[in-house]
Amino acid sequence: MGVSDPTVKPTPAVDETGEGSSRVLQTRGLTKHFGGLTATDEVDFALEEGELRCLIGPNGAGKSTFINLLTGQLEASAGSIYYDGRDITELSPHERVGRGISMKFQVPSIYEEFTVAQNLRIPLQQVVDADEYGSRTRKILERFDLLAERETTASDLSHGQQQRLEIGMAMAMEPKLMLLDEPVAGLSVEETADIAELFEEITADDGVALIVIEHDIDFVESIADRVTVLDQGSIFREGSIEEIRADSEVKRIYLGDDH
Ligand SMILES: Nc1ncnc2c1ncn2[C@@H]1O[C@H](COP(=O)(O)OP(=O)(O)OP(=O)(O)O)[C@@H](O)[C@H]1O
Repeated sequence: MGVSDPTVKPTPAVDETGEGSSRVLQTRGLTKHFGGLTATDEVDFALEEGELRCLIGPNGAGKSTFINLLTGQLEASAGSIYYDGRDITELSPHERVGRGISMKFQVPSIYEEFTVAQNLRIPLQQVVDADEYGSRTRKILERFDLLAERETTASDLSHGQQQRLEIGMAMAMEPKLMLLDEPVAGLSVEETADIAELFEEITADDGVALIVIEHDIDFVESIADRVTVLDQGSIFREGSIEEIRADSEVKRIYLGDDH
């Protein structure tokens, strides 16, 4: 019974994200095959409440595949995903969103022709009654520094404001875990610093755990509690940014001479 057989599920592990645990997410033996290619290879990954973890690794390391397994966009070939006290491996993407896993994609998912307030209404409709839209919208606008842009059409916002709106939309769902794919790509230095500050607030004040796929190692250094390095679908290293930066093997596979 080879471990590479995609039809074989490993022995179910004990859920370590249940009541009394500070762990929000735990994967066990999480595996994804695309035909003969193993994009995610028996990954055991754990995340604490309110933790900010950066996921780095060379192109094709399996970062996006891993995130898509967590959101349910991809179905696991083997292994389990435990989140907030239950096994969510078989849940649909929609059910996972309902349980507080939200995703911010690299490609903006705001509606450019809608106003800021109209955009916020889209996620709010899914979680609160209509009579609460006004107060909840205002709270999010204040929090994400978009109050003056309430009636602005999203296409007229700066890139940084659009990023904040998107994160605000994700936060409207009251997530416990937010997944972000290169959130500062294309942003200015000031906008990047704003986002880093927002992440700090979201994790520290709201206790939301973040997994951020990031190529910019300096940005990683400015935000991450811990870093996971993926390579060829497996966890290659895990540690503080200082440990990861000092690791010659990580340098060899990923960071290269220009970092
Ligand atoms: N839908 C798919 N069908 C077949 N192969 C896929 C699919 N999605 C990803 N792969 C392959 O799986 C491997 C991991 O890809 P993935 O996109 O997860 O890597 P990544 O670390 O996110 O890379 P990048 O940094 O370039 O975005 C790659 O070899 C890729 O070609």
